Amino acid sequence: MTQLVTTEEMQELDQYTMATIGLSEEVLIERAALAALDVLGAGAYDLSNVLVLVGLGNNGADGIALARLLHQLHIPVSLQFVGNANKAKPAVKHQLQIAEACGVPRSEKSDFKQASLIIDAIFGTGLNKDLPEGLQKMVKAANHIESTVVALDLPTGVNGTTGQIMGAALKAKTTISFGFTKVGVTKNPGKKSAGQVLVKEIGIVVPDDFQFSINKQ
Ligand SMILES: NC(=O)C1=CN([C@@H]2O[C@H](COP(=O)(O)OP(=O)(O)OC[C@H]3O[C@@H](n4cnc5c(N)ncnc54)[C@H](O)[C@@H]3O)[C@@H](O)[C@H]2O)[C@H](O)CC1
Ligand SMILES: [K+]
Repeated sequence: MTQLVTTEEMQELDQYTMATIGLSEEVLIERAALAALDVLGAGAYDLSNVLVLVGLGNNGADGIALARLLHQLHIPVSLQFVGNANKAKPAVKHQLQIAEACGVPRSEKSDFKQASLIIDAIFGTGLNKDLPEGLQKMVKAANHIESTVVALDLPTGVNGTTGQIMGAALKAKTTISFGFTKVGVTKNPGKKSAGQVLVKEIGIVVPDDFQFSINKQ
């Protein structure tokens, strides 16, 4: 039986876990990155040249932490910011400092064709409007060359609650959902962009009196 959540519910559980239970944001980011590493390490992906695309929010923080873990395992990986890194959230800047201290290679404008695998850590549950024009173009170009994409938490461009495409959506082979599957990847058109959806436990705590709006499937 699978419990599905809306993005609002996921954010509520995220906040409860951090503010009430006391698990820090950093711990959740690290556990999300380790959970993603676990999936990538299972042998189904070509890790010969991994490109991690990161956004400015905590989805990006998960991606930067994952890039660091891959680098420390001597897997060829590079990190490309999508958006102005100076505007990134503190948690993202902190992960970037750690990644730079560990020597994780950065790329400015990567050739997606050269990547054996693209990690989508641009947007997750925080997506709240259509993707910026420039990003929509990049997403459509990446979809056109059929790169293998693994999405962290949600495929960028998919609304995690409605399943609607917010301008454009990166087509993933696999989506790794942290905590719970977001209902948006079970509804078309979002479902088509998600590929195989895996759920990974990262320590999210659900209050006893929490009322999920979606019954277990
Ligand atoms: N669920 C969990 O247990 C955990 C979730 N984590 C990861 O955090 C993201 C959610 O992070 P958040 O910072 O809230 O949002 P995003 O990273 O998805 O978005 C970044 C940021 O971008 C802004 N934004 C939204 N829409 C647009 C747009 N169309 N154009 C430009 N900018 C936009 C908005 O300000 C967002 O804040 C979740 O998915 C997980 O990957 C934790 O790291 C681990 C635990
Ligand atoms: K993502």
